Amino acid sequence: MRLPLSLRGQLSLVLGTLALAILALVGGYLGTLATDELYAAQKAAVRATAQSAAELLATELRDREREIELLSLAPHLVDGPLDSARVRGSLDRRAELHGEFAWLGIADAGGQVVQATSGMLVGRSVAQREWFVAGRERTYVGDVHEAKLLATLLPAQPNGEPTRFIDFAAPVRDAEGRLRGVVGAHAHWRWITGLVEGVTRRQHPDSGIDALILDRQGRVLYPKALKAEQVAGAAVLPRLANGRFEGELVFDGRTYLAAEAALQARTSAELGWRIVARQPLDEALRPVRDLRRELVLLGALAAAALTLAALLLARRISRPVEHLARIAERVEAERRIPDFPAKPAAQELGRLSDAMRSMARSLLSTEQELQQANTTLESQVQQRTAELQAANAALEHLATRDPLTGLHNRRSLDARLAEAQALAHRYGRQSGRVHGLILIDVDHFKRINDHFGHPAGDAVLRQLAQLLQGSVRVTDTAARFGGEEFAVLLPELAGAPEAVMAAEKVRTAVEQASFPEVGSITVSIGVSLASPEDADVRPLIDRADAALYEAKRGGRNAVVLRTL
Ligand SMILES: Nc1nc2c(ncn2[C@@H]2O[C@H](COP(=O)(O)OP(=O)(O)OP(=O)(O)O)[C@@H](O)[C@H]2O)c(=O)[nH]1
Repeated sequence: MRLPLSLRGQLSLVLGTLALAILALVGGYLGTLATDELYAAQKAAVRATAQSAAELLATELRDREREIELLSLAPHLVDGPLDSARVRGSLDRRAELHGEFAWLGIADAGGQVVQATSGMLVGRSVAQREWFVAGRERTYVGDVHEAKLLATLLPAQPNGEPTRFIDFAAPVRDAEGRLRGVVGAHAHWRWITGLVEGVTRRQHPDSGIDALILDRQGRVLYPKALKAEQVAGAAVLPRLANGRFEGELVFDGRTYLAAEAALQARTSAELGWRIVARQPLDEALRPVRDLRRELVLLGALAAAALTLAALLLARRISRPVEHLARIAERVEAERRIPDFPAKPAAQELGRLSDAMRSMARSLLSTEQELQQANTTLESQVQQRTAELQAANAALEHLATRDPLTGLHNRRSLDARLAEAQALAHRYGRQSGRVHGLILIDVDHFKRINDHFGHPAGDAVLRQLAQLLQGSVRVTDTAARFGGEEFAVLLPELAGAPEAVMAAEKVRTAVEQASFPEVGSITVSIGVSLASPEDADVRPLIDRADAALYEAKRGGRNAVVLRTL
């Protein structure tokens, strides 16, 4: 049979399990809550990055457009010669001021470059270029394109990529509004990408967040690495009805958290770019992982602390109970009331302690009472037994003794005679021993009665009984046979002479004794020995009686033996 777990063990198990379950539930709940919060926060950060980058690009593009527009309205361009040194000087200053401009120039109304920074392309025709065609009519901002005429004149890109530009253009008109020429500017594409990178780096350093620039058709303009994927036909961004994507995307086999922001046009032309900020999902979820790890660590620490607290609590509860159990064992072993705890750890334990003390007192006092009652009962039983034995003895005496003389009565003699007869019947022949009977009769007793009175006769009979008892062996049975007649059973005789000798001893003792009431008396005695031929005790008695009769007839005061 399995022993039940100790109270301490059970308490520790229950409390420990409870603590762990609560920790797991609370930890799990908090973890889920925090995960959702963090995920939402990362998403918001990515969205904010996209929006910031889009906002910045819109602002910067508008500023550059304004710059070119203001230049086109400069008085020395409106009135003066377009190929003057002054025009060249103002173009160079702007190029120096805005390092993003790779080239600034002015073409005349026919499309021939008349002045430009560093004199580049002067004399060359740009009549077919989009910026010139559009710039004749209005302020213009053009989409990104690879450098054509300037590609060979400008230093190569440090990363080896082809030189790419964003074009700005504005018409130069005279006071009457007639077209004099077109101011054009090529801004480096890396200026745009630098702006976007600046936003991601500035806002989220070390977060893995970067940004993509997509054109109106959703093609990747930046970064270049993704353009290859675009060419392969993979969808970079799902097309959404509201034009705003936010969610998870896979780039090159890696999942990203991505958010899209459209470039809100502030320029005269709508470029239709979209900015997509993205962050690798594992980077985005790193705080979640860190938080979970901390939660697990904290949970483990809290579980350990709670389990320890549960153990201590269980010990605090079980120790007094064990103490009380030991006290109960001492009560049983020592049979006394030991000291109970003076200050119990709890109210219930105090009540238990009081109840146990009172129960122990009650038990011990009941036990003492029982012991006393037992002792009294034992002595009473002993007394009663003694009384009973005395009563039995008295009864036995009454049943077997003659009331006048105290000798065995006739019934007792008959019983002993029968017993001797039975023993003789069984062992007599082998043992060679034999029992005998002598009958004693007072001579002329009637006369004593008549002469001295019946009480005197009784006194004679009593004295005679004492004489008789004193003359025979203790193993002999002296009895009153009836009236003034006595008998003695002599067991284990060697033979008739021994019986006769015993009878003679009695006769002599009586003859020589003095009886105060009557003086001297004599007795006649008949002796007989048992015979194997005797069927019962009767023949033995008859023979003794016949011998007695013979002694009487022979003159009394004599012993006569009668054998078969
Ligand atoms: N005092 C007294 N007398 C008794 C008692 N029992 C018997 N007697 C008397 O004993 C006497 C016996 O007398 P008998 O049998 O005639 O014979 P005896 O006078 O003794 O003469 P023998 O036997 O022939 O010598 C009677 O008188 C009885 O009354 C007794 O218990 N007390």
